[in-house]
Amino acid sequence: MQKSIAEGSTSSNMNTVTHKKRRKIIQVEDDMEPIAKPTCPAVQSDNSNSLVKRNSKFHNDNDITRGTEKIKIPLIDEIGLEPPKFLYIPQNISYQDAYVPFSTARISDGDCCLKCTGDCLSRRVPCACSRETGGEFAYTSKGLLREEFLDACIEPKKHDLFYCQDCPLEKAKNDDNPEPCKGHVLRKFIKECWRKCGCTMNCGNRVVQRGPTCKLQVFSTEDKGWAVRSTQYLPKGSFICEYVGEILTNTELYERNKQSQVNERHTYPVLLDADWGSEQGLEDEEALCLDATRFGNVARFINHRCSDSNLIEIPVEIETPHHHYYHIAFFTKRDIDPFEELTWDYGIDFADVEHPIKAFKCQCASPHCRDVRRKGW
Ligand SMILES: C[S@@+](CC[C@H](N)C(=O)[O-])C[C@H]1O[C@@H](n2cnc3c(N)ncnc32)[C@H](O)[C@@H]1O
Repeated sequence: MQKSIAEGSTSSNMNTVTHKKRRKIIQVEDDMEPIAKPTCPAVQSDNSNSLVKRNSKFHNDNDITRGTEKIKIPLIDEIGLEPPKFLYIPQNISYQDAYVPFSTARISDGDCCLKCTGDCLSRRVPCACSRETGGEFAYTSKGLLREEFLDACIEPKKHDLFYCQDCPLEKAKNDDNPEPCKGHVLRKFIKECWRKCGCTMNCGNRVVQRGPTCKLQVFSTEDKGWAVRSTQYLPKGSFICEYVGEILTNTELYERNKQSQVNERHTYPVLLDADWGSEQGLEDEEALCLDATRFGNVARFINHRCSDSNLIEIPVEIETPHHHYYHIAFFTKRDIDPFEELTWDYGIDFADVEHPIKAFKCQCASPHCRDVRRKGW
């Protein structure tokens, strides 16, 4: 099953009302400020700034976020890569036609915890916001993802696949004669408390919406362009960041891809397909995806690794119980040492030669690499 569209193929659904209705960079010099103190669990002290070359002849930046996040994220170039061209945004934004309605009326009393106060995780009996995750919150009091929940997300069962009618993905490949849906993984959702909930912003069931807190860096690599690492030890289940970009309809994405230059470097759009199974006859104008090429956050620099990546992307319900729109959040699948590159499996089918966008030649170096071209087979 594919998660994304560009540079590989993808797959993907929503159970909303009815979908018809919803329907600079500062040179790093001697005055570089230290990175903000993180609030990430199990933070260790480190010498992250010592990695930044002072007076480097290359393009360095001490905060790609332009102050839009609680942390600074430096960009460190030690080989002379072309600086990335994009605008950092900390939250998703609709490009044009994507209809993403949030309203109090759409959140029923059973989908929020109006009467809670303080921290929902400290309640003796979990509140309504734990229902999506089986009556137990997805997070521990240390802010990590519960191991049992995480392991179930890492190893989806075979029967956790669904096949949609009129798959928007297949229609995109061949509108006149689309092939049957290749299947989409039925994803487990995290559900966070939100505006209609009575708890505080520090509630333990509000992790993704508070944004990244770990010490992250964007750094240059020889064979994959820019990449992301953390300068601190990260225990299994740590939240890294959300995948942020423009919210596009599939139609808008295909138009955008058609118009883009053949050799234009772009990021990897992610389909919001987790609920396509419950949406009858979803049209391309309704199916949504996130594209971080022009506007995006640090996640746009996370490279692909086949199968044994150290991050997993998990759908997160925040503003609306209708899973036509949701957030994508990255969590660590295992303990991660400082300076290890952070990677996720884009779900590319490297053998899909019919896909409108040619997949890159994979340099993930995983023993489970799926790109047979790389091995010269
Ligand atoms: C989401 S971006 C990741 C950040 C990118 N490296 C950059 O410099 O902006 C995806 C692009 O990174 C490169 N990339 C990611 N993973 C790769 C891999 N395993 N092997 C080779 N190139 C990779 C490809 O060019 C791909 O189109």
